Amino acid sequence: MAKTQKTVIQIQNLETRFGEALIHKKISLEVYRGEIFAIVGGSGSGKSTLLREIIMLTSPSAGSIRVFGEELRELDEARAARLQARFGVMFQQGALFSSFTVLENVALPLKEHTQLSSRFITELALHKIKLVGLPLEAACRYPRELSGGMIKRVAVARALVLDPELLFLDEPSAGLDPVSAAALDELILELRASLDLTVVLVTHDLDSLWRIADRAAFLGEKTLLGLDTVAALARSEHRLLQAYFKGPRGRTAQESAWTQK
Ligand SMILES: Nc1ncnc2c1ncn2[C@@H]1O[C@H](COP(=O)(O)OP(=O)(O)OP(=O)(O)O)[C@@H](O)[C@H]1O
Repeated sequence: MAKTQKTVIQIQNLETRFGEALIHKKISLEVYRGEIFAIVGGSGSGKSTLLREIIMLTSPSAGSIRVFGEELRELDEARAARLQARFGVMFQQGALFSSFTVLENVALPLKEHTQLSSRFITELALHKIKLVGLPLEAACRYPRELSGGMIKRVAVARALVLDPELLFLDEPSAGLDPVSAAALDELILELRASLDLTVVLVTHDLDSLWRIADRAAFLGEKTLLGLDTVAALARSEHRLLQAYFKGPRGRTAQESAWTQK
C-alpha cells in the first residue's frame, strides 16, 4: 500500500459514558491517509459507538477527535456540515429507501447537498452505479428486487456519490454469503486504489479483516487493547485477542488468508 503516513483521524484519550455506563476510556489512535483501518472487538465493545463519534452522530464524554486536523468538539454547525461532506458513510444493512429506485437512492445525497441539474445528477449517479460494478439496468430496480450483495453495492455507490475522501463502513459484509462478502472486499480494495480513499470500517468478519485491513484497533475491557496490523494483533498474547483470533473462526480465516497470499 502506498501509505503517506499523513494523519487523517487522530483520537486522544477518548472516553464515552452513557449515563453511568462507561463504554470507552483512554482510547488514542491515528488513522493514516490511504489505509483501510478496521475497528474490531467483541459484541458490545463499543465499535459502532466509536465510529458514530468519528462521524459526529454522537459526542464522546471526554477526549479529543480530530478529523482532517479539525477538532470535532469545536466545530459549529456549518463547519461540521462542511467536514461531513468529505465523508461517505455506509450503515449496516445498506439502509436504502425501499420506495426509491437504485438510481434515486444513489442520487439522493446529490439532490440534498448540491444545486446540480437533474440531468447532471442522473449522470453522476449512473457513473457511481457503474463504478461499483452494478449493471446499468439495475438503476431502475427497487431494493427488494436486488440480491444482498447488490444492495451493499448500491449503498457503497450512494456513500461515494459526493466523492468523499474518507469512507466509513459499518459491518459492510454483514448478511452476505462468503462469496459475495469476498467480492465486496475486492470492490473496497479497488475503490481505495482508484479513488485514493481512506477507509474506516467496523467488522465482525474475520475473513474480511485479513483480506483488506492494513491495520486494526481492537476494543475490549472498555479500552484499546491492540492497535497494529492484523498479523501482529493475531500474535498478541492478550487473552481477549487470543480468543478472538485463535478461536475456530479466527483460525480458519487466518489459514485462508495465508493460502491466498
Ligand atoms: N445511545 C446509547 N445509549 C445508551 N447505551 C448505548 C447507546 N449506544 C450504545 N450503547 C451501549 O454501548 C455499548 C457499546 O455499543 P456498540 O453498539 O458501540 O458496540 P459494538 O461493539 O458495536 O457492538 P456489536 O458488535 O454488538 O454491534 C453497548 O453496551 C450498548 O448497549
